[in-house]
Amino acid sequence: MSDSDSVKVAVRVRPFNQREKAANSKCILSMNGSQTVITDPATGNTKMFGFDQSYWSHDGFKEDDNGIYQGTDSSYADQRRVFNDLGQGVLNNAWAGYNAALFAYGQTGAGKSYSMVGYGINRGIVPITCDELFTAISKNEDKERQYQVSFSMLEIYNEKVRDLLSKDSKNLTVRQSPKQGFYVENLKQTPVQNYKEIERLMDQGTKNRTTASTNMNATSSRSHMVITVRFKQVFINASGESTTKSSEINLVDLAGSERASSTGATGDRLKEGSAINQSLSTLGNVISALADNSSGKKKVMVPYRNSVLTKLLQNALGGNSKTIMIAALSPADINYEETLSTLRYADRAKKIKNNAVVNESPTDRLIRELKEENARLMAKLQGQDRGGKGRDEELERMLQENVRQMSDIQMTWEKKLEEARREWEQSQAQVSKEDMMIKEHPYLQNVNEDPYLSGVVKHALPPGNNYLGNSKSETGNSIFIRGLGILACHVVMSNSGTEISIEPVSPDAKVVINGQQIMVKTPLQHLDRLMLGSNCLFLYVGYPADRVNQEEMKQYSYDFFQQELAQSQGMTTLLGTPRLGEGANEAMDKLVFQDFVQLMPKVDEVNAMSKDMNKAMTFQPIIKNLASHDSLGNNKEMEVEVLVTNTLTNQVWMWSKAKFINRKFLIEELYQQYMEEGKLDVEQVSSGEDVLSNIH
Ligand SMILES: Nc1ncnc2c1ncn2[C@@H]1O[C@H](COP(=O)(O)OP(=O)(O)OP(=O)(O)O)[C@@H](O)[C@H]1O
Repeated sequence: MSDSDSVKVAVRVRPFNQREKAANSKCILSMNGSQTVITDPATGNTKMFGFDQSYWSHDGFKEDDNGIYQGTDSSYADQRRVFNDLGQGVLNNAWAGYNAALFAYGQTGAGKSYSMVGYGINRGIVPITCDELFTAISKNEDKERQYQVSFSMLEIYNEKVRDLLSKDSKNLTVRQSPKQGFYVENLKQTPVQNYKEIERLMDQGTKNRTTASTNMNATSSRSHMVITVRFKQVFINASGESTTKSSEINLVDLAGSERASSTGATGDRLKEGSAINQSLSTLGNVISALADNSSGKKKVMVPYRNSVLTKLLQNALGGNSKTIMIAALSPADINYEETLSTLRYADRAKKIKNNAVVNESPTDRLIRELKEENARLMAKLQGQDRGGKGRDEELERMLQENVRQMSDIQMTWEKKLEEARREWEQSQAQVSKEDMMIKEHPYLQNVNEDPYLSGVVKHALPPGNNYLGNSKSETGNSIFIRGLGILACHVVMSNSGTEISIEPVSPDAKVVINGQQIMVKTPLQHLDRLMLGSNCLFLYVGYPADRVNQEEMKQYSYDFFQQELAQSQGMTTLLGTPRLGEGANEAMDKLVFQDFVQLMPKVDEVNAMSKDMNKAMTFQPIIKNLASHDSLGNNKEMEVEVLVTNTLTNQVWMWSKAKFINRKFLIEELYQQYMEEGKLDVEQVSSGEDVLSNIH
């Protein structure tokens, strides 16, 4: 059975965030039924788009006593409504044996994770879908049917694939097989029996993602996360023959889209070469090609092979899958260009036609086909042996994969569950031990730029000396943290049983408390903010007796940390204290302040990378006046820029904010290569690709 249908597209607008509120942002979006209208704040011109769904989640709601966002107005779309419209369809398709895919697109902070995974009790589509799947399974009393659900979670960063459920941080390889298409070799697929197990796996994956992002000095918003739920129904007839109906559900939280569009406006051509961007820009090209093909305008080649993401999503885009895209939108005028580009992207995606088929076949046939394939591969390899040319590695690998699949089908589901249970018990024991330590002792809690990854990693500080550093081999280290500027042994945190102090282990170990760098042993207070090295942020949570008010902790977000750091660098005096009634001017000050606050940690990171790679380059954020002061002395127009200095030649350059962000991607890539290989690629450097040497 085959079913040709278009990709379903929904858009959703979120509330203003703190930054947008502080800048007195105006809402530039309105929705009416399935239509979305965007207004250009500069001209007042409007553009209208029609989608399968337009979700208004900007206002018209309140937080109830349990923390659930409840609509106070019927126009408000809550998490349940989004699930009912989109997630339920995914589930229905999975039951029918179709592959399904749902991916979230949009600029960083536009609400992709909120819609896909959700925050706390406001669960998003992925958890609700998984929960509902098991609820439906438990209600189904058909004795002739066996259900098999497995779960995998991976991350694509810089064209490399990492298994988020594996302790091993090795990169995995994407392979292609004639039957399966593209797949990730050795990706862990954990069998699951209930929703709780999925929840635990998602927690584990999120924790791994958080640690990996600081280790690689990469913000999670630059990576794509792919969750795959495989749902198999095995029907056994009266004579004992079985038929398998299977569905692969891909749930994809894409990297922030701004890298693919707006910063390109600076004409910084180096940007295009960045691998960090490759998957997302190829996704755009694949969508455009598919849209052109299905509109019959022209026939073009679809460039699936140009990126890891599009290889893995080949089925979801124009193939055997029922696919939904949700585009997350920021309501704020300052994001007009980005939001318009997201709407255009979503508009193109609507045109893609898929051809989903029910994946159903007798289990015996699956095994017979694999056996036939096995015999064919063996014969080929033997032919090569006889020819004396040596075995083709690719053929050999295909044979191994074939054997693996065969044993996977033949291994009973009970045995797979048993294996998974053993692993679960082991990790559960570890989790309980960590939870106990956190309950009894003071601890450090991570703070991440991506709110979804904040508060995920916790390090307990039991009585005695706790050494923290980036080297596992340093015998003294009990807490292992990696990140820019973290030394092999960085600090010692001493817990006397009633008091905790922190002390840098060497003068090079950067330790900042509540915005102030410290050089000597300093006592810590409950909820102090710590920055270790250039970008490792932690909230210190004191002894159990200090933790009376759990709500207090919420205010110490990433933005809070950065504002505190900016203020300690004299930012408020730099801008002047806004006076009441200044209106637009006050908002302008705030906007520049926000820009500065956003840029500052990024500049710190680039400085640290430059230092590590022994580059004589320093970077400094500055505020540039574009126009003179008015008669009252108010700053009329200001902009944040980055001053770049070559400390050997004393040459200086000014980079715009967009140019700096562009270049930072490339510097990160260079740094990652440096960290992995311990050196820089000489060819790349001499060909002028090295952005730190080739500055202009
Ligand atoms: N519909 C919504 N209702 C209420 N709050 C929302 C909504 N959508 C997003 N938010 C809030 O906006 C912030 C940013 O959202 P989110 O983390 O989902 O963005 P993102 O697009 O996933 O960003 P990133 O690319 O960094 O992962 C979060 O604090 C989230 O709670």
